[in-house]
Amino acid sequence: MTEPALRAVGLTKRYGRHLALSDCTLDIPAGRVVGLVGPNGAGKTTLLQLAAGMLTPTAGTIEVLGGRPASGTAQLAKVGFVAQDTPVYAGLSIADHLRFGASANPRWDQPTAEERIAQLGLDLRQKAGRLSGGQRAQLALTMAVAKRPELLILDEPVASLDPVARREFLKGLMSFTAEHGASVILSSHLMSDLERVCDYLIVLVASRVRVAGDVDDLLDGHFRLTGPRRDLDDLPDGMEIIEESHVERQSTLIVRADVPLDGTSFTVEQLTLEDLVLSYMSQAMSSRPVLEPTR
Ligand SMILES: Nc1ncnc2c1ncn2[C@@H]1O[C@H](COP(=O)(O)OP(=O)(O)OP(=O)(O)O)[C@@H](O)[C@H]1O
Repeated sequence: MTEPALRAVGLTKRYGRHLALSDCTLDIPAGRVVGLVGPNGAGKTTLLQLAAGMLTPTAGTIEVLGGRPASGTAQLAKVGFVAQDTPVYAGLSIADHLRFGASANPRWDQPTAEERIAQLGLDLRQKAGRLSGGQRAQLALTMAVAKRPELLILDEPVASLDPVARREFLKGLMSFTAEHGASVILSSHLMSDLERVCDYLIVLVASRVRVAGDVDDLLDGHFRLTGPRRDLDDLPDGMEIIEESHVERQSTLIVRADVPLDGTSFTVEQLTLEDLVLSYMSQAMSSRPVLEPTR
């Protein structure tokens, strides 16, 4: 049986009294492209760094491809990670980076690495410290992909890329997963990109997982209801109201429902993925930083 790409149970990370990630339970199947979304400060980087083994949990457990993150050479070789600030070695050339990658990674794919660098129009002799922010991100991504990981973890990988580079990168990501059956977890604020490439979604709000699942299942289970305010009490039980707004006589609800919604006086519409995410994220507007109670 294939191990899940990531399994977390009660995963919690606290900085002092500040909860960066709270009681996170996830079971992400392998072979998926997973989008991680949420407002600034929601805990996305924290979750990704826990998965990459760069942070240790305060409580709970996390397994990646069946192993403890960064728990040994074999585990490290299976996971590629690109941090938000895409660190590179400023004094080393691009060729030095690729040589380093080859020596550190048993499954290193030099032809792919060189081909990518050439496609980007970069010179192998160029020092990484002289690259633009977007070019540095491309080098870091090239290193991560050439490692041929089973799981690629990318923290806002496309944020500094221009639109064409972004499209090309996302295309490359999809063919990488298709060819190698690899899993990808990527965080982004760009919903249109996530809509294009992700088949699994996690929404983190105020340090908690608000919703996670297969994109198609999420779209099949969320609706916008519009109808007379006076009929709100007639709506079926078994719905979770994610967001609601009311004008004098009319109500609009975003709901999660696994019960039939026909037979009500409300108009029922499907949501786009962006609407769905925004309705969960709008709950964060009223939330404050999560502090543990003082004892
Ligand atoms: N080293 C740290 N020390 C103290 N607090 C931290 C530290 N790192 C993160 N935090 C806090 O933990 C919370 C989650 O941060 P995190 O970077 O995981 O959020 P994020 O969802 O990635 O945000 P963004 O979208 O802005 O990148 C934030 O409130 C942040 O201020």
